[in-house]
Amino acid sequence: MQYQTKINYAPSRHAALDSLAKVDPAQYSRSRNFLDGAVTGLSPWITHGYTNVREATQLLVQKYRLSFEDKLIFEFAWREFFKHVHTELGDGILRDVRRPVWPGRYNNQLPDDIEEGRTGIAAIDAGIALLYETGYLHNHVRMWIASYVVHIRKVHWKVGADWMYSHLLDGDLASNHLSWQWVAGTFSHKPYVFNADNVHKYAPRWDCTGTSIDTDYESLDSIARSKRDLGRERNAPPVGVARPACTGFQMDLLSEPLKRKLVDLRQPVGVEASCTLLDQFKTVKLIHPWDLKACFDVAKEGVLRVGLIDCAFHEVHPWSEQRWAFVLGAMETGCDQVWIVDTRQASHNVAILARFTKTEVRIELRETLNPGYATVTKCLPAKWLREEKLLPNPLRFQQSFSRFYKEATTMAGSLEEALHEHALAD
Ligand SMILES: Cc1cc2nc3c(=O)[nH]c(=O)nc-3n(C[C@H](O)[C@H](O)[C@H](O)COP(=O)(O)OP(=O)(O)OC[C@H]3O[C@@H](n4cnc5c(N)ncnc54)[C@H](O)[C@@H]3O)c2cc1C
Repeated sequence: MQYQTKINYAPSRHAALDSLAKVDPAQYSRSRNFLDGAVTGLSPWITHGYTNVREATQLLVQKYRLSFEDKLIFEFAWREFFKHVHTELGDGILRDVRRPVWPGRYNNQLPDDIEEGRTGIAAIDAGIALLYETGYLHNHVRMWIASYVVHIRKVHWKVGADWMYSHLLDGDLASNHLSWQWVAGTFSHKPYVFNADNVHKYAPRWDCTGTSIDTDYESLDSIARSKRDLGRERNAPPVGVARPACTGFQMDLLSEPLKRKLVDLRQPVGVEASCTLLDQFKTVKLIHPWDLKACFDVAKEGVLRVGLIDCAFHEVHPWSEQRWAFVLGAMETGCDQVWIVDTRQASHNVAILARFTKTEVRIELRETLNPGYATVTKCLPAKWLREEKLLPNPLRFQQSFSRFYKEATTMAGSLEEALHEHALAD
């Protein structure tokens, strides 16, 4: 009874561009809300920078007439809106942006039946099974799961957001955690609730009649605003699916070829070895996990391409094995070395910085908001490269998507102008 045709998320730029070539914006806008609709499936590639929304739009306008009115451009802009909010609030996106919709304490642990996809609600259980199997979920399923977890089972949104993030191939702190907050009502004006009729309309194969969500919106809204935890369904299946392991960075995630490229900057010997080699190069291009397109650029003389892993980030935000393979696969193909750092090792990092500063080499790194990676200049004297965006970033903080979109599109003028003139305007 599954919906998704399994997309092969191969760690290659070719696969990303292949997927992009199949996108049909008109069909997308007609059907995107349906589980079997023509969604793009691009998010894992976009999140990890195999491509980005700017490049995707550039390629699409060569085939289709598109403008700011198009649904797909609108949805691309949601991603940029969440980044806009992340830039403004920083780690604040990981805490309630507004007051929760009821004043009590949400559960701080995910119940076993949710973790194992045996709640007895077909849309939730099938969604969780898909999440574990593929690392990808349709937007509607993400909304249903988040709403169920927070409002029907009274689990704190952050617990759910961390759990979903760790299993997604496209897990993105801004899009994921702020979407959970939007569903929870801490980043919107009301809780998002859904019922069995809504599932029937968009995913008719997942029958939820007779379950606790088979009721009207008014009742669901008042459940969301009360302390009621409805628990699992009475006739829920006893057995569900096993939750795949998620881990921080570990050496055994590396393939044999990658192990040979490894330089561990957490050790003084690693620092010395890399600095000695650097004399042969003009530029070091550091490639973090959200900039993987750079692994597939044509190699330039005098440029050393280095994959970068910060253990500090991954300890707080662990990933599934398939996500690690999706990221490390690109580094294996396109990097000459992989450097491991730990941005928490303050005094050691001062020493690394001092040693690298003595070399003549220019070190470049693409901007990122991911914690740890965002502070890597504390250990490496790197120059930031601007992140490629579709829309100019409004100068003032815009708290709602509609205001953000209005402001950014007014600044840009038209989609064409956004692509030509506002290339790196912010
Ligand atoms: C609870 C919840 C958690 C989410 N977590 C993530 C996440 O970790 N990473 C992530 O990239 N998206 C997340 N989203 C947003 C959205 O669900 C996914 O981007 C989308 O489903 C990805 O599938 P697609 O590429 O087929 O999307 P399409 O519908 O084909 O959209 C094309 C692209 O537009 C962007 N996009 C579309 N909708 C959104 C949206 N609502 N918010 C932000 N960007 C959007 C994405 O880059 C996407 O790849 C989340 C949404 C919810 C409700």
